[in-house]
Amino acid sequence: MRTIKLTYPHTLLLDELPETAAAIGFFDGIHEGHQKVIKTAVNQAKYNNMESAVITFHPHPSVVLKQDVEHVQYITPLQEKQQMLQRLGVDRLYIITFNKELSSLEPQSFIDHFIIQLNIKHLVAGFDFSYGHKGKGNVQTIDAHSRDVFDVTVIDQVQAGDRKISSTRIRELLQSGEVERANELLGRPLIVRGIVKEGDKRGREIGYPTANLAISNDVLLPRIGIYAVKVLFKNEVYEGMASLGYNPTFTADRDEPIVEVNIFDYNNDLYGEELVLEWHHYIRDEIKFNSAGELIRQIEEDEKQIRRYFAHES
Ligand SMILES: Cc1cc2nc3c(=O)[nH]c(=O)nc-3n(C[C@H](O)[C@H](O)[C@H](O)COP(=O)(O)O)c2cc1C
Ligand SMILES: Nc1ncnc2c1ncn2[C@@H]1O[C@H](COP(=O)(O)OP(=O)(O)O)[C@@H](O)[C@H]1O
Repeated sequence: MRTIKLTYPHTLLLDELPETAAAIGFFDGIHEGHQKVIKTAVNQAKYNNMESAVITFHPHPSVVLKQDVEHVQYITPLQEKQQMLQRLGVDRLYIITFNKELSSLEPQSFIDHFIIQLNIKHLVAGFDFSYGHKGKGNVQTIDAHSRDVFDVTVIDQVQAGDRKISSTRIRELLQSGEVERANELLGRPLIVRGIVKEGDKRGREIGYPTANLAISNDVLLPRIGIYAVKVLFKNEVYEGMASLGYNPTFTADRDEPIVEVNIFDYNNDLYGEELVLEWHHYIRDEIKFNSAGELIRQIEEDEKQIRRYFAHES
């Protein structure tokens, strides 16, 4: 997959670009609904002998449109999005810089510059896609703006049981610790990646070494608490338990939560390595214990519970 970043006005030349079937949207999470939009574009491309593309935006529009938002936490930060799109068989990823100039483009200018000029012959969008200044363009107006140069397919909202799948719903579920439900809507486990850094060196002392992860600040994490996780490391999958929180038993004034993981049946140095955590099951909130002994007893219980969870799950 080729990734091409575009900032308005771009200088790509129409006659140097292949005919393309493209899915367009912000696609945070690449959940089951997004996947349907993207797969439809990939299939259209195959069927019509074209290239397939995803056209997306970065950063999230709220960073530009809302004064108070400095950075957004993404369910799928750009790197994750790229890997998932690659796996879905997308040939090209166009990332349009979302800035003030872009947000003031009239809908017709947006379509001329970013759809027609990119040689898109078939455009696939979700039912709620909007474009152009103040989101004035939407799936009802695309046909009129297409200048009959490209076809449009609109994908209806995908349901999971009686619930509509949306990034907002997934965020709410993660916020309330319902990771399994969130994972169902995503169609895969939520992941976070990070490099193992040094912590307070207390883990080994209490019998539970924990790899502490340095995580980029644009990653959406689930609610604070203790989780059953799987750890992907060097093509192996391990089970383990993760603590996402402030370690209140030992530290009073941490301002950012940390993610740390004890990997079951593993004993080796991990500093500097990249781990990917899959969040599987929330087991409890973090607790401020009165002593290290009480914390250790609780972690022993957590371990039993999490090992049972994985034994029954598989
Ligand atoms: C399964 C698990 C549960 C934990 N639960 C708590 C908790 O409830 N309260 C707390 O203060 N710390 C909790 N911790 C975090 C420990 O305090 C932390 O791992 C320990 O202090 C080691 O920190 P270090 O890696 O920086 O040396 C938990 C850690 C694990 C692995
Ligand atoms: N089973 C394991 N799970 C997590 N880390 C482990 C494990 N076995 C060994 N380690 C190593 O021990 C380190 C954690 O030990 P710990 O005493 O908690 O130190 P720190 O406070 O620096 O995290 C990890 O970063 C990793 O290098």
